[in-house]
Amino acid sequence: MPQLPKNQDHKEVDESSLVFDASLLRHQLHLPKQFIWPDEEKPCLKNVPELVVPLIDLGGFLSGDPAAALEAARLVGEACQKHGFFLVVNHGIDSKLISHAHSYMDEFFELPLSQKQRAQRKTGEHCGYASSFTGRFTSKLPWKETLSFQFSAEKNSPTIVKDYLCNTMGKDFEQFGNVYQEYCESMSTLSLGIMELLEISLGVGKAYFREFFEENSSIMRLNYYPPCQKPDLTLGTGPHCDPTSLTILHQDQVGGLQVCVDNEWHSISPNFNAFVVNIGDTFMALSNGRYKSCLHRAVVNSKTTRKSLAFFLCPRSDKLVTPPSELVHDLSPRMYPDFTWPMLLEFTQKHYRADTKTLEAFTNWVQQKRS
Ligand SMILES: C=C1C[C@]23C[C@H]1CC[C@H]2[C@]1(C)CCC[C@@](C)(C(=O)O)[C@H]1[C@@H]3C(=O)O
Ligand SMILES: O=C(O)CCC(=O)C(=O)O
Ligand SMILES: [Fe+2]
Repeated sequence: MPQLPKNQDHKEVDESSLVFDASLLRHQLHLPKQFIWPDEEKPCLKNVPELVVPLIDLGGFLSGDPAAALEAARLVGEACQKHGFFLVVNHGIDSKLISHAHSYMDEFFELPLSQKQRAQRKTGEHCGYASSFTGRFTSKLPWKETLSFQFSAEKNSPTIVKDYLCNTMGKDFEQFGNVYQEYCESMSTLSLGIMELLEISLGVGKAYFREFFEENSSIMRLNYYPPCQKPDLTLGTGPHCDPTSLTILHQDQVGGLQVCVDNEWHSISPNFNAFVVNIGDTFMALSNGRYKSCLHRAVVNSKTTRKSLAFFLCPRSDKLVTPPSELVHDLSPRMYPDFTWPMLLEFTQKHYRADTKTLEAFTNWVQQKRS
């Protein structure tokens, strides 16, 4: 077994050893020590500058206007060179669907813990319900509950989201399942449109990225951040780059997403009509390092619950992550080894807590295994 990088808090401890019930946790005067982050990672909650991110209007592009496609691709490329985050509006997704997704999320996370635990994430798996990742990490616990499930764009899995939710949570989750099945389908369609813009901006032809993700096998994650009595001591989601390919995130009106640009944390203000989009590690490898996966985190507050819906685009499991020939030449040699997404996913679920150096640690791990 190759020597793993030091990522000491990623231990699969006995699942039953520690369970935090968020509904009780928020009333304790002191935070359990596992939730207190090291000083150098604690959030500063005052005067965080706002990140000026272009609102990219997809209306023209989605209706087939070539000039609008070029302009949108230019703005996407500019953002991806700078910090890897951009906002899209006029994305074509029904605001009622987004509102339904948010309200069903409230319903789920307000259930008693025992009911949520029907979907309890199992050791080493990425789907299911997790509360503060207890039983998974032993320190720097995130102040959040999550529900994650698989989406597949393959023709043979038309109801994978609805089936998972009904099978796990019971028949009364049929409507919940329908809403998220439709939400994920719209996320997948939007992702493919954004892949076209990334192709144009990188000068990659033959719909290379669009085809690569046509039959994607992606992850939908619901992030639920209860209010915290000491929000300056903990984090909702720790500093990390998404190991996935592209993230399309919808945040509620509370605010808390922060992006690290020029070594300083910047906030991304909520905008119900916009999706926040960012490049992940897998796309950074696909682009041979041309576009950067970006460091971000989520802070919590003492007043109100915050929610975010994150769709993580991932390629089908048999796709080899290797950059198109246009992006590999003498002046830009290969930066990362070929790999498949399941290899990187397993690395983050069983061996290494995704942080700011996941792809570097993964590259070393793969090269050790292959040597
Ligand atoms: C493949 C994934 C692992 C995580 C969920 C998706 C994409 C983002 C990853 C994550 C959010 C990065 C920060 C650490 C993490 C443990 C978390 O806080 O949730 C990561 C997710 C995970 O491993 O469950
Ligand atoms: O909740 C947020 O705003 C960010 C969450 C996030 O970065 C993630 O789930 O990967
Ligand atoms: Fe993230």
